[in-house]
Amino acid sequence: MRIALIGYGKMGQAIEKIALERGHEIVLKIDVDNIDQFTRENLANADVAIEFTSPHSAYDNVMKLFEYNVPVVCGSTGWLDKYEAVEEYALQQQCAMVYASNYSVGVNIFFEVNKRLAELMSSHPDYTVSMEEIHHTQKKDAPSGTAVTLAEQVIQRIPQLKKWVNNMSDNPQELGIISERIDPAPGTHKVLYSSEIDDIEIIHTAHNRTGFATGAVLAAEFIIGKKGLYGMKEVLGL
Ligand SMILES: NC(=O)C1=CN([C@@H]2O[C@H](COP(=O)(O)OP(=O)(O)OC[C@H]3O[C@@H](n4cnc5c(N)ncnc54)[C@H](OP(=O)(O)O)[C@@H]3O)[C@@H](O)[C@H]2O)C=CC1
Ligand SMILES: O=C(O)C1=N[C@H](C(=O)O)C[C@H](O)C1
Repeated sequence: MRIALIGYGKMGQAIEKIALERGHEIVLKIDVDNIDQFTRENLANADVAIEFTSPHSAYDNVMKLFEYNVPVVCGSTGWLDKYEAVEEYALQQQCAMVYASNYSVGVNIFFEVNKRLAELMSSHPDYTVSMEEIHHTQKKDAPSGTAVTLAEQVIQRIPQLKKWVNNMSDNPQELGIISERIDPAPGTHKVLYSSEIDDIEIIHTAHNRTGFATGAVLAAEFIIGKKGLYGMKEVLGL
C-alpha cells in the first residue's frame, strides 16, 4: 500500500514506523513547511492518505483529499463541528473515509465497555457520572476527541444527562469532563460513577502512541477499495 502522510508530527512519525514494519511504502509526507507539495499530482501516486494534523487544518485537508479522490484515514480531533459537512459531501460524491477519535484497539474495546456500563447505570440515578482525561501539554484541543466520544456514548444512554461541559459540574443535567495537561501522558481517560456508598470507575491508559498508529494503519488497509464513511467499529469488527 502506498501511503501519503498528511501531518508528520508525533503521530505521522509513529504511523510511518508501523506502516514500514507492515510492508507498506510512504510516498509523500506533508507538513507545514512543505505544504506546497500537497497537490493532486503528488497524491495521484498514493493509494490512501493518513491525516493527523490539527483541529484547524483537518477539515480543509479532508475536503482536499476527497477532491483528489484519495481514500482518507483521519485522526485529527477537535474539528467535529464540521463533520456533518464532510459527511454530506462524502455521501454525495462517493468518497471513502475512516474517522475515529481514537484508533487504538484498547480504546475501542473501552468504548464498548463504556456503553454497556452506561446502560447498566441508567437505572441508578444515585450515582453521579463524571470524566477525566490527561494528555501531554502540546495537545491543542480540550476535551480530547476520545473524551467527547465517551461523553456522547454516556449521554445517549442516561436520560437525565443533556450535555457535557469541560469542567466539574453540580448540575445533574451536565456531564463534567476535567482535562489535565501533564507531560508526557500519551492519553488517559477515566469514567467515574460516584455515590455516597461507593465508586465505580473504568480507566484506559495509553503507555505510548503505538496503539493509535497501528490502528490508523489497519484502517488504511481496510478503506482501500471501499466507498463511504466508516469508524473503527467496522475496521475491528466490534
Ligand atoms: N485519533 C487518534 O487515535 C489520535 C488522534 N490524535 C490527533 O491527531 C492530531 C495530531 O496529533 P500529533 O501528531 O500528536 O500532533 P503534532 O503537533 O505532533 O503533529 C501535527 C503535525 O501536523 C502538522 N500540520 C499542521 N497543520 C498542517 C497542515 N495544514 N497540513 C499539513 N500538516 C500540518 C504540524 O506541523 P507544525 O508542527 O509545523 O505545526 C505537525 O507536524 C491531533 O489533532 C491529535 O489530537 C493524536 C493521537 C491519536
Ligand atoms: O492529541 C493526542 O495526543 C491524542 N488525541 C486523541 C484525542 O483527542 O482523543 C487520541 C489520544 O487520546 C491522543
